[in-house]
Amino acid sequence: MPTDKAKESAAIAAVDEHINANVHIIGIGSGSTIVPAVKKIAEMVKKDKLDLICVPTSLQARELILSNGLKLGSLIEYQELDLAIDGADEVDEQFNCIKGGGGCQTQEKLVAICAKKFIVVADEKKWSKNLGDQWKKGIPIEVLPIAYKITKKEIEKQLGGEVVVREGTEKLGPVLTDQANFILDWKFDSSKVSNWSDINTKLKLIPGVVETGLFINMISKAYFGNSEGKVQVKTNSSISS
Ligand SMILES: O=C(CO)[C@H](O)[C@H](O)COP(=O)(O)O
Repeated sequence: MPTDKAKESAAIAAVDEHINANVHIIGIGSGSTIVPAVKKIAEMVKKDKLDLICVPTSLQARELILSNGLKLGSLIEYQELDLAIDGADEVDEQFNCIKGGGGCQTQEKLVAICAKKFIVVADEKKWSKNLGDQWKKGIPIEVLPIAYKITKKEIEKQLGGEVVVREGTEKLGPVLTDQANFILDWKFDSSKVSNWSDINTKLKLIPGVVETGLFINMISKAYFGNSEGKVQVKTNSSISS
């Protein structure tokens, strides 16, 4: 599949550049693009005998670390990571990012905030001028189950648009996150947003919100692959590497 090739090329380029003997504790993201990244990390660890501990952002990431024979750590043991590598649903020209398409944004943000460098890998369709140009499924927001109706109403009242409770496909009812919370997807006219940080702050102040899928200017470097295997690297000059 062309998209698989695009994701794989981005993942391998990022791992090649960032994994070396000076890196000891890393965060491992969630999704499909992280899969070839972890495979490549495991090859390098074996070949170069690297001493590396991997901190997961989800149960999927945990299983990926273990099935590739890598050493597992956690945020309870490690709060300072050399880097974190993760996928994204969309990244804009200001290096703001939407995550949580797979429902893991809370742990992903915790890992990202602990990392000296937050590296994103994706196919080229995820790069856009303004968030929402490409990703039409809404901003993922993790909420406490007890609050989901109140939080949904409050987001719509304060910020407009429509909030949808994310439902399972193989199970009836809301999707549960790794923290056993619910996810709301907030759809609204994002074309008028000029300050995503402000939107994120407003969302976070609404009772019941655990975490949002808006990652504001956290990315140090982003790798976007295309179907021919070419990779574009975008460096965020506002974050020193
Ligand atoms: O944020 C995420 C999960 O919550 C993923 O990193 C994001 O959805 C990208 O996934 P993929 O690599 O499959 O495109």
